[in-house]
Amino acid sequence: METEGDALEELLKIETEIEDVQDQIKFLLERQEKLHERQSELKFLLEAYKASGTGNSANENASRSSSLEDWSGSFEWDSQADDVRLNIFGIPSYRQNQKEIINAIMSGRDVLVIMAAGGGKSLCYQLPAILRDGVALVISPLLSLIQDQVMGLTALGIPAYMLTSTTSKENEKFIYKALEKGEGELKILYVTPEKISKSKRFMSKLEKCHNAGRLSLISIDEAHCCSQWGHDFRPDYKSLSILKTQFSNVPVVALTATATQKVQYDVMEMLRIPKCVKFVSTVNRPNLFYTVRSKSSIGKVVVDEIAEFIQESYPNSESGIVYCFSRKECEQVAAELRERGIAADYYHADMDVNAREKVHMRWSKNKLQVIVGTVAFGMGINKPDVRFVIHHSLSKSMETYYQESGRAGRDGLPSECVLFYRPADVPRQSSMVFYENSGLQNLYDIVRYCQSKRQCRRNAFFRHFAEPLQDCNGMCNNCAFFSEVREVDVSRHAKVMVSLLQAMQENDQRLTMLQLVDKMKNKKKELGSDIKKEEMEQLVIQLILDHVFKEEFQHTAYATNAYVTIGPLANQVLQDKKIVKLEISSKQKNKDDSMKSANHSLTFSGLELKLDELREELSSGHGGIFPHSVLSSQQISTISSQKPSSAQELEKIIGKLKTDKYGSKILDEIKKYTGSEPSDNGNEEEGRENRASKRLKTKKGVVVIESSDEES
Ligand SMILES: Nc1ncnc2c1ncn2[C@@H]1O[C@H](COP(=O)(O)OP(=O)(O)OP(=O)(O)O)[C@@H](O)[C@H]1O
Ligand SMILES: [Mg+2]
Repeated sequence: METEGDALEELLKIETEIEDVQDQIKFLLERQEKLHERQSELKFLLEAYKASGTGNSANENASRSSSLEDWSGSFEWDSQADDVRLNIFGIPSYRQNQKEIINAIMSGRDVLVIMAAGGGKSLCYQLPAILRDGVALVISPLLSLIQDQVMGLTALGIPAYMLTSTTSKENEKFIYKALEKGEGELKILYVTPEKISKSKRFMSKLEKCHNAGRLSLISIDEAHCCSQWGHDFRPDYKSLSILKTQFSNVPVVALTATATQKVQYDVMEMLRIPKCVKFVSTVNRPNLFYTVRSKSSIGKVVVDEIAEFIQESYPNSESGIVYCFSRKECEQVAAELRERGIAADYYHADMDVNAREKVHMRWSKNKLQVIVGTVAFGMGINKPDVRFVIHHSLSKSMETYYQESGRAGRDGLPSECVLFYRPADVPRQSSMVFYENSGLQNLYDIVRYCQSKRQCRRNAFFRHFAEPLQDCNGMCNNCAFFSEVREVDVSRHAKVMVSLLQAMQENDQRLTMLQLVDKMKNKKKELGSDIKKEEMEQLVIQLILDHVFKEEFQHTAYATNAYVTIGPLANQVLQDKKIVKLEISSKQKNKDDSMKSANHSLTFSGLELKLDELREELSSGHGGIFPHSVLSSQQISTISSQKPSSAQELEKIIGKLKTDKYGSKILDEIKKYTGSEPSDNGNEEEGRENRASKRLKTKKGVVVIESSDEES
């Protein structure tokens, strides 16, 4: 006969089992959703393969136009476009897709451009803006971005203006007159989306401009801001749908660096450009070297390593960014870097706008080497020669990391992205993102990236953005170095850990990750072989990624705590149905530093240094424009390797406009340098890229940096 006690016991058991089943269902549903997402991405990818008819050439597919029209052929404006490109912009050749995009816009088509950060999207609309009659309207989300662009264009002698809260009455009058009556010279007008959504006056002037046939094109920069699914939704972008409705015959160009399929469709729908020609370039940034370094638990050691890295690799004050998790950490790290002799300052959302702008400006003008920022230091960073982006702790998703690290090397020259990872940073992030839609899933994706000591880091991006894999060319620490990684079976440790956590939970006790690792210390005897504390932390995270554990969160008055609890697949470990493996480096990580053994970026030397100084001097002499607006790093590199001796030769590199403006000083500098140069030092004077590739011969002997995307 069953007693009441028996029944109660069985009921409890069943209830626990139901909970367990529910957990498993939840996990399986989440998994199903992810698989569906990946399934549709892969289907899309296969269609793209089919459409291009080439089978499996990754490069061709990674750079595709949705239309069968040929935009790379000859057009009537070719020679005029080439002239403006070289002689005004000082750009010797087009990069991938630029020519085609320009041709599509010039043909009057609506265009959607997906091109990686620094790919050269601005030229795609600025050049047609100059070639077409009338005024081009550019919508851009941030004042600072607009200011940078207008300043750069003005330095090139292009009549560009902005209509924002900072515009003087005088300029406003000029702009309105130009729109309404076609008086005065105005080719490119920048506004923020609020102007379209909120200013009736502006819209009526624009209409007059259009009615007189003087609105040449509409460009919408950072177009992902249209979509709620994008990473930076701006409600004012919604109102931009009015533009195509009102000015249906004016070509609309939407540009962004990243957009998933979903976001692309959203943008096309919002902007009412369903028949646009779509140009999708690869997300690959072949000039970026990706590294994940294990992070010490001692704060000072981490800053020491960052400082050492910066001082050893970038002795000429080359620009960089250090991203930190919190505002407080930002201030602290900036102060500690300063103590170590690095010109660093912080940037976060708690500062007032002026203070932030001041820091940003000092950095843009190379008066400050490093900005230590939170995520608030984001869109709007236009500096092309950022040589390194260091993450003091991990980002919240692969997408965010791609964006943030992608601020390095926008000029196409070799640059480095270093992420300092330690498992204990995971709960800090997870307690911030767990309430966001897919927040934990997104975080765990980047945690997988960090935990992996074998997989190509670049491939992780291709997978994430559903793009065919491309060769890494040894440009990540996992591909470049033979690190001695052992895959160790830690199933026994996992089992002990699961039992321990289960026992605690049965006693209604909760454990954080660090508490759990601490408790494992007492189990040393039981385990026999020992694994280190850091590896134990790594194991907890691995078990969370494998759904053996899961994270749960509890709010207190001061913070949100993340606890580790039993997950849906815990029983599999207990029943020996799941093998748990851990990748363990056999070398001491701190000493193994890949970065000390080879430099993956480059620094100026010889004549380059002289030209770098000259551009600083010229920039302050020309109304305080940015040094990179005088000469880009790439131009400095080419000039140093070719050493032009006449204005004609220099013109071929930097175009007529810059030669007229700065040519004589540049040529003087070259003369001075070559005069003082010992005759056998030709080797030192190879172009930066040559030296870079040489330096980039890493332990596996793999070399890098393709410039194949440059069409000559
Ligand atoms: N064909 C080219 N050859 C050499 N340099 C180029 C070329 N096209 C553009 N650039 C340079 O590349 C840098 C980045 O260009 P741009 O600002 O247009 O990038 P972007 O695609 O808009 O990037 P982001 O998404 O970060 O805004 C600029 O310094 C620009 O002058
Ligand atoms: Mg841009």
